Amino acid sequence: MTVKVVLAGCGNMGYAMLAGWLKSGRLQPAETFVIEPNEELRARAQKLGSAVGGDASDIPAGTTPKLVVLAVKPQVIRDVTAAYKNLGDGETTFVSVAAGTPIATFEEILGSKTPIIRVMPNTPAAIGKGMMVSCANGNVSTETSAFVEKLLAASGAVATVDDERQMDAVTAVSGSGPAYIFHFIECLTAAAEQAGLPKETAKLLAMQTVYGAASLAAESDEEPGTLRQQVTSPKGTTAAALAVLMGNDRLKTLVGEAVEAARRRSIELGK
Ligand SMILES: NC(=O)c1ccc[n+]([C@@H]2O[C@H](COP(=O)([O-])OP(=O)(O)OC[C@H]3O[C@@H](n4cnc5c(N)ncnc54)[C@H](OP(=O)(O)O)[C@@H]3O)[C@@H](O)[C@H]2O)c1
Ligand code: PRO
Repeated sequence: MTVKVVLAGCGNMGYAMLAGWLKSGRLQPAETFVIEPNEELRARAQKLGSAVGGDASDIPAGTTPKLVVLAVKPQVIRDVTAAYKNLGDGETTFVSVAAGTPIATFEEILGSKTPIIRVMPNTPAAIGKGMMVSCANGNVSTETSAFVEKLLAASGAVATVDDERQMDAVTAVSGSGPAYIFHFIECLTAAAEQAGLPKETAKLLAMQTVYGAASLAAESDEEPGTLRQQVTSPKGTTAAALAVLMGNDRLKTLVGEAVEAARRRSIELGK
């Protein structure tokens, strides 16, 4: 079977996507080749049935994959991309999940005719519940675009943006967002313990509440604000808590500042 997808970097994000592609059957293991310098992570990818190598030179000579997916840190993305220069300006489409790094950087390294798609995934992709947002240059064919969309859909919901500058906001909201929610679970667990609940009960209540509320918001026809009001009895317990969170737009301001900090950092990483 010919190699369709080369995945460069099989850490947190690369592995989450690879696992989703193979589990969904949209790619066969023999169609994938993983490049990962870390031996343990390489073995983990091999367990899924992928061929593996420590660097780009391990890819069999003459291989022209449909996609090269770059899932390495933004700090090394330029050097890693340069190792695939021989596939630039050709049939291969490059997909980068690196935060910040603009399409122009890849065009500069690989050639201006290279098809390039930036994708911002998030880690819930590991269980098929990710948010995958893409932005492509004009060299990507309709056929490849459909192929990539199908692959991304194995990892969760898919959206596109036409204005690449919006990818910094996307990164700050859905890319980094799971960490904000995990931290909220940590905070709610700590508050539950402080309020007298045993550790395990505190964790269960915090986690199930976030899971249940997010599921309800996703499945309901009602706006989140309406769902909030349905929990809030007049002069009841929720109203007392929301006065703390919503008074002076406290939480809204804090979340706004956090997202803006992430957006600015994404812009910096692209320089
Ligand atoms: N984690 C997330 O939630 C998330 C979400 C959206 C986007 N992203 C983006 O995804 C990218 C990867 O992030 P991550 O969290 O998955 O990082 P990670 O866990 O550190 O994975 C990156 C992997 O790439 C390896 N690597 C280094 N040089 C390589 C090379 N020349 N060829 C192939 N692999 C190489 C690294 O090995 P060494 O550690 O040995 O260097 C590491 O195992 C980043 O650009 C990030 O912005 C991440
Ligand atoms: N993780 C990457 C970062 O923290 C990009 C989005 C999520 O930079």
